[in-house]
Amino acid sequence: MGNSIVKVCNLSHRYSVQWAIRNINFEITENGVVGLLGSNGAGKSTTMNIICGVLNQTEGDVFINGINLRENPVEAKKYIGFLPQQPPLYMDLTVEEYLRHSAFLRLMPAEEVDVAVNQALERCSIVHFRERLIKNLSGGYQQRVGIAQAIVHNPKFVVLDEPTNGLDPNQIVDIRNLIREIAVDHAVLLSTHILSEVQAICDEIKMIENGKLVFSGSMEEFDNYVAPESFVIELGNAPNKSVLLSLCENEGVELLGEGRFRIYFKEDPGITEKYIEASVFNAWDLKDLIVERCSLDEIFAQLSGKTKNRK
Ligand SMILES: Nc1ncnc2c1ncn2[C@@H]1O[C@H](COP(=O)(O)OP(=O)(O)OP(=O)(O)O)[C@@H](O)[C@H]1O
Repeated sequence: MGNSIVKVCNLSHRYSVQWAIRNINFEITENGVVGLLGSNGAGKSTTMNIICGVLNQTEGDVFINGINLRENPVEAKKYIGFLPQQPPLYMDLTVEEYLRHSAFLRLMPAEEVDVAVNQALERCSIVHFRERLIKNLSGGYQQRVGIAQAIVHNPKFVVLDEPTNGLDPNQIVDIRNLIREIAVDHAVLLSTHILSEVQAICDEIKMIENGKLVFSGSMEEFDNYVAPESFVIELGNAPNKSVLLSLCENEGVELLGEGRFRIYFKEDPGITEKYIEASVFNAWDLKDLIVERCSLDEIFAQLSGKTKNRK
């Protein structure tokens, strides 16, 4: 595991009487993409706004590169790049003017601005648009300019709030590729509602529900969060359903079509091997066996407490 760039300790916030987030703790390391998931009103924006220094928390601490954000916000914010849901673009500026202005707002030393702006233009593949007014760019390129302003000061930590919202499928692919490139040497925190996006670009997941952190782990751990409870087997020379049911402590066998069965089971790591062995031993002519995993939507629903059980 790499060094920690962001450390969130016992973070709680209430807007009036009700707590929006409560006792959130996590760390983000120096590169890769962390997806921040949660239903509407779960507390994602509250958490992101606090981490970016836009909102002051009621309780707890946030450290950016070891600096306490509340005690030393100007210094800590030098390490943060933020693309809010609505990119803060000045439509009547050219791309270059806008990026220079962004570098100035980030308190970059004047002698470093030229190089920084050129690097951001190159990284986001918008060099050829440097003199174009932002209002004359397509939505996908405006989004690239939004990302360029978030990285122009080369921050260690980049926060992107729904960066592919409203883009067409080709632009979405381009922006996802760009995010992956940025994540090679930056820590990226990405908020999105699109689970396929999480699967496509995130290395880690943090999920907030009702103001609490309900999941924190790798994409693979998220994928395996719910153990499989069924598999489908196809046999060319299938025995009677009751024979399949008697093989082990199954929950049930469902006939799906000729020679195709869905077998439900409770935790049993060796169950598929038992069926493969029995197929060979009894010459059942095994054609296919597929373990049925939960979809990301189902895992999301379980973690957000919308379903207690998939069956
Ligand atoms: N300015 C505010 N004043 C009062 N309550 C607020 C304010 N902003 C958010 N809340 C409440 O705090 C809770 C968390 O909201 P938040 O916007 O952080 O959720 P979210 O996960 O970002 O939701 P969404 O995905 O819909 O943007 C919700 O109950 C919301 O109604």
